[in-house]
Amino acid sequence: MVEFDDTFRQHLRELFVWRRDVRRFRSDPLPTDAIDRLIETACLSPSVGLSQPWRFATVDDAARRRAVIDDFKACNADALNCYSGDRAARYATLKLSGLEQAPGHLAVFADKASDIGHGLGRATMPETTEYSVVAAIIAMWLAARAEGIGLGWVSILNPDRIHAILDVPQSWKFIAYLCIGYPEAECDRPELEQAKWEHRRGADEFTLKR
Ligand SMILES: Cc1cc2c(cc1C)N(C[C@H](O)[C@H](O)[C@H](O)COP(=O)(O)O)c1[nH]c(=O)[nH]c(=O)c1N2
Repeated sequence: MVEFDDTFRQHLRELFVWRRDVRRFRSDPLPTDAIDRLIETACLSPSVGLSQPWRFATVDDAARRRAVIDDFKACNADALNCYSGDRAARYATLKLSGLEQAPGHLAVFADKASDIGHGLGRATMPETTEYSVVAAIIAMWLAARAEGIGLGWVSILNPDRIHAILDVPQSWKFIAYLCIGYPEAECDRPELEQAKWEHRRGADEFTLKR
């Protein structure tokens, strides 16, 4: 039996505190097997009915990367238009993706048509397929940080466009586009907090006692 001691628990807590959404990457490349190892770790995640609905597409093709970046720019310009006044001015200063610098690009999908798991747990809550994929992404995020690799989640994208750019199977639903690389800096506070966009709140704000 594997036991985890206080030192491990302390380190695990530090891992949670120091995991960041990274948008600023150094240009040095990742080890060739880094993304494969992260995917392997992600596959250890819980999934509804053990369906393992996560699907990954590594994106190395320059033209596809360029198309994703163009889509981000268009979506981000639309997003800016949804704000006005001070909020718009602040939004315009935010860096919301590291797509241009990140050495690794990884798109993550949920396969809505897979028979793996035989439908267990999904009849009343089909969205548990997507929840399972998010669980895998979080595992990957933490595993990356544990080896000094930063990961940034980009959702300011048009899912249909991403689907077309990457030419993946129809049954794959787009969940996340991940930028992966070594971070320029480490911090124990979210970048959006440093930019005074929002601040992290404590658990008591989100908990009802019943
Ligand atoms: C589902 C989802 C989608 C996104 C994000 C996260 C998640 C969970 N985040 C990252 C988000 O801004 C970040 O997690 C919070 O600001 C908290 O910061 P830390 O992750 O603790 O550094 C994110 N960040 C960003 O710059 N551009 C984006 O498009 C997104 N999209």
